[in-house]
Amino acid sequence: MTDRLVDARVPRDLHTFIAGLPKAELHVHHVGSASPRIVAELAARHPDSKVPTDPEALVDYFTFTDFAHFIDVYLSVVDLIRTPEDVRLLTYEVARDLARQQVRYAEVTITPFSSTRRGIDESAFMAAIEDARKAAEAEFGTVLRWCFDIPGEAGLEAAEETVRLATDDRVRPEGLVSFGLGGPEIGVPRPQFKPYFDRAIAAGLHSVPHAGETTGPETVWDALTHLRAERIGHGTSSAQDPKLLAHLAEHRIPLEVCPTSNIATRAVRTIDEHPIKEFAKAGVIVTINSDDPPMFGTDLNNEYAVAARLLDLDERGLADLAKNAVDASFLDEPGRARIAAEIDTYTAGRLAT
Ligand SMILES: O=C(O)c1cccc(C(=O)CC[C@H]2O[C@@H](n3cnc4c(=O)[nH]cnc43)[C@H](O)[C@@H]2O)c1
Ligand SMILES: [Zn+2]
Repeated sequence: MTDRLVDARVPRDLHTFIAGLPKAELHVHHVGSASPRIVAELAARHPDSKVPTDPEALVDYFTFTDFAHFIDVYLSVVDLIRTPEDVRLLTYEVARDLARQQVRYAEVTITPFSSTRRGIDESAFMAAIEDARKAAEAEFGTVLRWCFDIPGEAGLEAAEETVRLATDDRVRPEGLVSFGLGGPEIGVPRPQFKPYFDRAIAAGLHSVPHAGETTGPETVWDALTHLRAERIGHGTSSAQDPKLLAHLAEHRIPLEVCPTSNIATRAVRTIDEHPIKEFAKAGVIVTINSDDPPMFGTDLNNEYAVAARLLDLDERGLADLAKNAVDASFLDEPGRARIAAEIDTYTAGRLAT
């Protein structure tokens, strides 16, 4: 835990509890998880890039005026990933950062279209992520699974390429469990992606689109109705629609809440105005996630600390929050039971001291 990430309004012993709590991360982007050290290393490998090589300068570079600016910067980091070795390095280091935070299981959102369109061979790309996934499980004990997302703004060509890579048995990676939709929402209606989600779902993948991050609750309804969403990425604007909150609660559709991300992209004005409390009050299943942690100056532990403050949680409340993510994950039942038991044992041990 770096001091920069310690919220002084949360008691230090709660930070310590969170740091050791076994966790699952359900909403974290592959490229968006590149640590300043990895971004600097990739920028040094590819010196024609405009991305700073100095980790200190990255703090300014990762300060966003709005969501569109965030996506511009995000794509400049995507441009640094040019070879299968870059992909392998990034993936392995992302797993190491997750393992350090006691993340036992993570579903990492990958945008394969962005890499294949930049010339990385698709088989080499899949081999690189799979090699890193297996190494991470063996060396760190962190289980990784993949969500392939369509970068919606890149259009139906991107949707077609993404669903092909996700469903063709000759290329789809073993670790793939879900299918998503990311990027800007404004001007990118969700219903147009229905045929691609239908194909992904028919191939056994779970539907987890972003919705209601930068547009209103109607986008969340579209994701539920047309894309058959099983979880919603962000879903922030759901708070504006009581019927939607009731629907999410009744149908047990979890929200992948990423509080600091919403502030960094200016989707929500201040952290105290974040609607997480309204979600919890309405009985919606809340999971806590980090989205693009180094770009937003956060990590998963800090997101749990933010949630503890906003939801007024003690150790048991935090353990329940961690179990929400385990239950909402696409890990098999024995795997979910194992992590849930680990959370219980850890919590009982900490409360007994
Ligand atoms: O790769 C391209 O060439 C390309 C062309 C046009 C548009 C795009 C994108 O819009 C890529 C978006 C990219 O952003 C990722 N991401 C990361 N964090 C978030 C988030 O909080 N909300 C939405 N999207 C996010 C997403 O996974 C895409 O990879 C790309
Ligand atoms: Zn996201």
